[in-house]
Amino acid sequence: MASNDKATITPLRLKGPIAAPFTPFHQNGDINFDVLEEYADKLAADGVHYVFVNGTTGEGMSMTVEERKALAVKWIALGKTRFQAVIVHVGAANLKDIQELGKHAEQHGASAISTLPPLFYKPSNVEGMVHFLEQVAAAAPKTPFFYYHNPSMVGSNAFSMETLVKEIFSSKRIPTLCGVKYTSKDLYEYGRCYAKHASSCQFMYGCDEQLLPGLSMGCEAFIGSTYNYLGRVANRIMTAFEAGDMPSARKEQFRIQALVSVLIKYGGHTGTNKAIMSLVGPEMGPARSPLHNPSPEERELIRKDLQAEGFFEWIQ
Ligand SMILES: CC(=O)N[C@@H]([C@@H](O)[C@H](O)[C@H](O)CO)[C@@H](O)CC(=O)C(=O)O
Repeated sequence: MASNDKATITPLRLKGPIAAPFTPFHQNGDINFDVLEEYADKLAADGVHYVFVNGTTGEGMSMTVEERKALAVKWIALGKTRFQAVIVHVGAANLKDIQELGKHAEQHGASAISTLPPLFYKPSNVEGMVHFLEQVAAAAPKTPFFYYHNPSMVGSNAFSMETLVKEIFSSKRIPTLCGVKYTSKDLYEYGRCYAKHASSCQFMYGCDEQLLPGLSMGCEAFIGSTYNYLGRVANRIMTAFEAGDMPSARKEQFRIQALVSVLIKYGGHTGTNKAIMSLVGPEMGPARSPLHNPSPEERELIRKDLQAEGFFEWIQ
């Protein structure tokens, strides 16, 4: 956990799978808080020791500030006896909301905060981005901070990640900065960043279908949607990789890839992913508009495809 003194803040170093929890909704679109305890118990039982809440998978961008605060408080409370860290994603459409969420997360004892880059108005150069991140981090001055790189959802910046990472880690202008959540398949770029800055930055990897290549490039902690139900598979990949047992590591990685193929076949993204989670339990309900939700008939086809792959055996 973070120290209470800005001058001596302890960087958060994580190891293993970090689930990006779905946000369960009732059919009327309200958050279903009632299933969260069972959900948290399931993650902990699968050896998932960290959560990253209100992110892409959690539909943070589809929720109001008040809903996000309520969820953060609930996950932090659940985490006290189950998780080693609860990271709260605070990225939003405007800086005021981001700062309000960051301050709130710190007040309620989040282990770390994280933000996406600006979603609509983009900084024209790296200085604009660093200034933005400084202001976000300053709202939670006692809490470790992670930059959230996710170009497939947010689009590209006017400068490379290598340039941004060099600027933010070399300049030390953001005292609480301790890492990057790196959700991109570009492992060349990941390697370029890691090679120069791994001693001061934790690069958490966010492409579950490429976890094993990510581990080979140095990642120790990895955040993903599929670790909500494949936490045991992810742990087995890490264990086999560390033991040098590449055939076993590959076998487990291919399972995640088979799962992701089913996810893509039925539309990809969170509506389909929630349907998969609901097969394992607890029920996640629908994703919020505009995301697609599979019909009951599609849900049955998803179940059959997963069964044919052996999914229900791997998750044990
Ligand atoms: C773009 C995206 O949503 N990526 C997912 C992955 O877990 C992704 O679902 C998985 O690799 C399958 O493609 C995570 O990185 C997202 C995440 O951690 C989050 O919810 O913030």
